[in-house]
Amino acid sequence: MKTIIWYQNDLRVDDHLPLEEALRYDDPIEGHFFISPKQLVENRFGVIPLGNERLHFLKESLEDVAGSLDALGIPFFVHVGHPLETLDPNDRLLFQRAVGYNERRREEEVMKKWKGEYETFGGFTLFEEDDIPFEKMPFLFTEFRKAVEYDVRPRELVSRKATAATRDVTFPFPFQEIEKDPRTAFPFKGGELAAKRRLNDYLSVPIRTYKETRNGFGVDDSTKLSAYLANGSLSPRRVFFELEAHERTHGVNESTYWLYFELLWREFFQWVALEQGKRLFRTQGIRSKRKDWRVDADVIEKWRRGETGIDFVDAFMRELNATGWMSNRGRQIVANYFAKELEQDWRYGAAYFESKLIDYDVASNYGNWAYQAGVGNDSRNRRFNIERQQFTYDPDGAFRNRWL
Ligand SMILES: Cc1cc2nc3c(=O)[nH]c(=O)nc-3n(C[C@H](O)[C@H](O)[C@H](O)COP(=O)(O)OP(=O)(O)OC[C@H]3O[C@@H](n4cnc5c(N)ncnc54)[C@H](O)[C@@H]3O)c2cc1C
Repeated sequence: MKTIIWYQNDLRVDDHLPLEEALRYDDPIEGHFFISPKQLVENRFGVIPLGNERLHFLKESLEDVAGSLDALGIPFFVHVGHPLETLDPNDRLLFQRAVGYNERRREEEVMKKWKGEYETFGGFTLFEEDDIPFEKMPFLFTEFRKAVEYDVRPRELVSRKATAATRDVTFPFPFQEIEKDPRTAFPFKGGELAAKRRLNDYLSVPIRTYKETRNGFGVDDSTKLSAYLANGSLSPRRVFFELEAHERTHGVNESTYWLYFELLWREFFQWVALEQGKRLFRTQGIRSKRKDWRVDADVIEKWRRGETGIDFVDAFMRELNATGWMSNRGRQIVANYFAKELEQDWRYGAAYFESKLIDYDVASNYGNWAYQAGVGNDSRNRRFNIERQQFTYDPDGAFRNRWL
């Protein structure tokens, strides 16, 4: 019998409970990762979910974890298909649970048909289900935050060092190499090593002024940890405990608290997605708010290309198209514009982000999009004044000049 670690959004060896469990047995261990074929073909929103920038970042993340597993004598395989087509259901199966509705459904299919032992683990979220103090998730972030921020603590870390070696991973489909756009605000590689380096660098100096810079568009204006958290190259617990260690040495300030505050936004959307399941993707959202959304192919295409004629929106969209990255401020502005000004079905915008963002995360993306569209976890109907946004966040036009 073998022990199989089914890797999903947990591409690391540090703080990885399935790996630690696998190492307790004497049986040979293998790591497997599956890309669903649906991720590689155009969907009903006219996009390929796993777009090229995402694939590129994913490949780097896979090569990194493959190298670390290799050093432990564990072979790692990447497939396109369903796990049950490849894995032997008589083996022992260990995996970290995902959050997305489709991913959970795939897990349930596997568990139902599995004949051998299997065990599942947490680790994608900061807190564990048993530690969350609600029967029903609060509708508003503030209620969630107040109940957890000082009263719930992440479980302890299980530390393990990644190696510097990588191992080539070849995708069993044509894959186009890309060059990084020198203007990118995300100049980093994928993988656990790059993630740890970024975390250490950010916590060395930029963190001290995070609260003031976080709405900016430059490399160090925000942490850029989202892509590593999304692929699981970094565990949210690791970020939490490193931040706490930083605070012990250098002191707490508003900025260090604010990073925790933002991690709680991530956490909030994860638990909302887990609770809402399929409802997260409905046009009427989790609030069942009916609206006559439009679907104008031409309007949507112009927004995607960054050709709406609204400079600030166009600059952000061109940044996304060229790099697979956009700042949080940019995401809020272009999503709000898409839903509130263009009145297009918000799911077309969300699906476009899904195909492009290297940090795509199902709960954060669909949760934030629904929030901006007025069908998510927000009781107000916010409409951005783009001119005011431009004046506040890009007063000298430097960002627009970079991308237009
Ligand atoms: C329309 C829209 C779509 C989004 N799609 C995604 C997505 O697919 N994946 C994703 O990770 N984030 C998404 N976000 C949230 C946010 O924009 C990114 O997490 C953030 O810009 C990442 O940059 P950073 O790591 O430098 O963030 P920082 O400002 O450094 O924040 C630290 C961490 O906190 C978390 N965080 C911060 N803001 C949010 C937020 N609003 N929601 C959830 N988590 C947050 C992230 O994990 C982030 O890495 C989206 C936001 C909007 C408005």
